[in-house]
Amino acid sequence: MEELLAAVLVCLLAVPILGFLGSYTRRVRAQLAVHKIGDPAVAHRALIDNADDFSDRPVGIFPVSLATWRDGEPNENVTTVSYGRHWSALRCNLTADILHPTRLASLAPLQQEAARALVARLSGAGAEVADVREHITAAVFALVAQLCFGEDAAVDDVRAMGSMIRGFLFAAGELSPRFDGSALSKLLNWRGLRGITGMIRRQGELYLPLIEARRGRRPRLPLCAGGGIPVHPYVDSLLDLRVPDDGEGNALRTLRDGELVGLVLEFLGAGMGSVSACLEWTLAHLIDQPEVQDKLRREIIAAEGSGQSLRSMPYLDAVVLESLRMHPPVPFIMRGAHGEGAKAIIGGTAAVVPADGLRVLFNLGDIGRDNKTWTDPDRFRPERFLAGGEAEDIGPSPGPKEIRMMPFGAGHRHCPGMNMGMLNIKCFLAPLVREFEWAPSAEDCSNGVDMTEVDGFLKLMKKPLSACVTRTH
Ligand code: HEM
Repeated sequence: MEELLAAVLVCLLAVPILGFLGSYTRRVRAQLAVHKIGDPAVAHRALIDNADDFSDRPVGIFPVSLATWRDGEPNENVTTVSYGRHWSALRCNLTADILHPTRLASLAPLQQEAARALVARLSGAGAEVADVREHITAAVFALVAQLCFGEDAAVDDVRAMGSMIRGFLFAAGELSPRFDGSALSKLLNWRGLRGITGMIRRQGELYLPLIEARRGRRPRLPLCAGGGIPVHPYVDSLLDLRVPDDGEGNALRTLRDGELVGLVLEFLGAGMGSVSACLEWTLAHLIDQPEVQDKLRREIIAAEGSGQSLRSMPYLDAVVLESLRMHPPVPFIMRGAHGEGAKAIIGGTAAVVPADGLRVLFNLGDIGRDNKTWTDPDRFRPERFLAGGEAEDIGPSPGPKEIRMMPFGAGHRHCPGMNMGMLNIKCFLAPLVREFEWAPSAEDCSNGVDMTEVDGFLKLMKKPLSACVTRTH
């Protein structure tokens, strides 16, 4: 009799407990669910028409931001920080000086020097270059490190930082798809998270002495003042920056060491990774289509002969845009969506929207190859961006009326480094094509260049590009 009563009691208790657990799991699942958008029209409704609702980032999913927590303090950077006053302070600091469009012309001597070093490096590498990516990333990183630290970074430090950031981007890219920020995924991925935390700590050990060197430097000279508007290394602006204190009121404070490290890491990683990825993809297509390569070389030689700058080479622009359309270096962007408008667009089912918004993932590769908006989307055809082509009015960022490609994102959180990124790509690509003939490596001669993509933090060539490189003169 007692056993029967106990069984009945257990059943009576189990029903509400199981019911509660079931609804709790459904609620957490709905909150953690990722809503995927690959349709350009839906992306436009979200990011342009409802920009305010889609301007947050769901912080929990960034293993990187989790790993940068120190002593209970989140060490935010521009990418991870929630939309608001703190974000605005960090972003304005970046765009007011080093990334400001009026400053870009002043950077030309540094860019030309970095491109010359890459040409010299490739000239000494022999006819068959086994890993083009390796050479490109080293050269791009040297430039970006200079923009960040000024002349204080020694060559060995730059090399060490470059290889560490490559390792970091790879590890973060590996972990990100498996990581949803839940307690379970933290547990399952503790080893990967620990690895990333260690990498950030080691990077801090490299960056902080360089940051300190800039702090102590008086006067802090600009990077390049000759002729154009003086530009200061990014670190100088961070040392002078005041951000809102997290408490009430309008109090401001300087950045903590952990924040400085996170912001420097973001600048170096964003500046190197995407530009290098785009250069590698572009060279792969130029090897695959020698007629496009020849046409581009003719334009570069003619423009330079007549003293025109990189800004007036329409075919160079078209080649870079076509590469970015097909292989956006950042394959996905994540946004946290709030508000009824956002729910209506993504069809969200969560009753309670998490503080950092419902998770929405925009697939930039799908958007650039949408066959409703592009003819022959899988063909590399830069001519589509020339006058009279189907995309003659399309640039790197979407206009207000429609989205056809968005390699730099869209809306309030679009990439602030777009102008510098485009310029850096072109200032390396033009001399690489002018100085060298690019042909398939012996191995690719029979099979063609392998264009298989792999999506991690960046969209990279699965098989790093190798090439046969000969001087044109
Ligand atoms: C080819 C070069 C580049 C590409 C393709 C690229 C792409 C992107 C994309 C897709 C986003 C997300 C935008 C969104 O959510 O709508 C982004 C954000 C960002 N990028 Fe870039 N980027 C490039 C170069 C750079 C450079 C040179 C810098 C700075 C040195 C930079 C700094 C940033 C920052 C700070 C963010 C976060 C913006 C925010 O959340 O407010 N990027 N980038």
